Amino acid sequence: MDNLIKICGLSTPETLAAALDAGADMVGFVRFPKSPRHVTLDLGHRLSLQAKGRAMRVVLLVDPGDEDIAQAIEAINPDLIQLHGSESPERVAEIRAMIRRPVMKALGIAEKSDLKTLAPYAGQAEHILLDAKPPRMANALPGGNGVSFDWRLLNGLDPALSIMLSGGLNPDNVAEAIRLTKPKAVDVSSGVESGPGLKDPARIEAFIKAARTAFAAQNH
Ligand SMILES: O=C(O)c1ccccc1NCC(=O)[C@H](O)[C@H](O)COP(=O)(O)O
Repeated sequence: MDNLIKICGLSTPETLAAALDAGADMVGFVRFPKSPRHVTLDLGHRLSLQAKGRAMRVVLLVDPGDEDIAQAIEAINPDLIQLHGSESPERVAEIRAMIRRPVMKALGIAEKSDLKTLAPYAGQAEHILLDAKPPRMANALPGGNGVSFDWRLLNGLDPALSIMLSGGLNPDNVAEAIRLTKPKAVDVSSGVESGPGLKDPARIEAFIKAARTAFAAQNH
C-alpha cells in the first residue's frame, strides 16, 4: 500500500463514479445503520459491481458478528475489510482467518500514549488506519466525524508500518498532512461532503488532486 487515496462513505452511483473518474485507489462502503453513509447489502452490491476493476473496494464494519461479515462478503465482495469498532487484536486475527482477505484496523488517536495500541494489531491486520477519536457527545459516530488529531504525534513512528492517515482531512489540508506524517495512504469522508453523507464531486476531485501532488513531491 503506497501513495494510495481512499474515498470513504460513498453511497450513490453518481458520487462513486466521480471518485473513480478522479482516480481514487480505494472506495469505501459503510455498513453502520446509524451513519448517513450506510449502504444496504443490495446497494453495496451494486456499487461494488460499479467499482470492480477500477478501485479497491473496502467494506467498513463496526464490531461485526460473524453473520454480518458473511453477509457483507457475499453481497459486496470487498477487496479489503475495514474494522472501525473496538475489535480486539484476537478478534481481528479471527476475522482475517475467517475471510481470507486483507483487513485494515482503525485506531483512534488523541494523545501520544494512544500509539501504544498499535503494536498488538500490527501483526494481525495488513493495514492500520489512524483516525481521530470520536467527539465525546451522545450519538457520535465511531468515525466519519471530520475531526483531526495532532499529526505531530506520529513523529518517530516506524516508517515500515502500513499506515493510512485519516480524520478531518480535506482538499485544503491533505498536502500538509502528507508532508508532515508521510503516510502510505490517506482516507477522507466528511471533508469531501457538502452535508452529512452528501459527497461533493468537485471536492472529491480537489482532494485527489491535492493528495496526488503531495505524494509525488514526497517521492522526489
Ligand atoms: O463514515 C461513517 O459514517 C462511519 C461510521 C461508523 C464508523 C466509521 C465511519 N467512518 C470511518 C471512515 O473511514 C472515515 O473515512 C474516517 O473516520 C475519516 O472520516 P472524516 O474525518 O469524516 O474524513
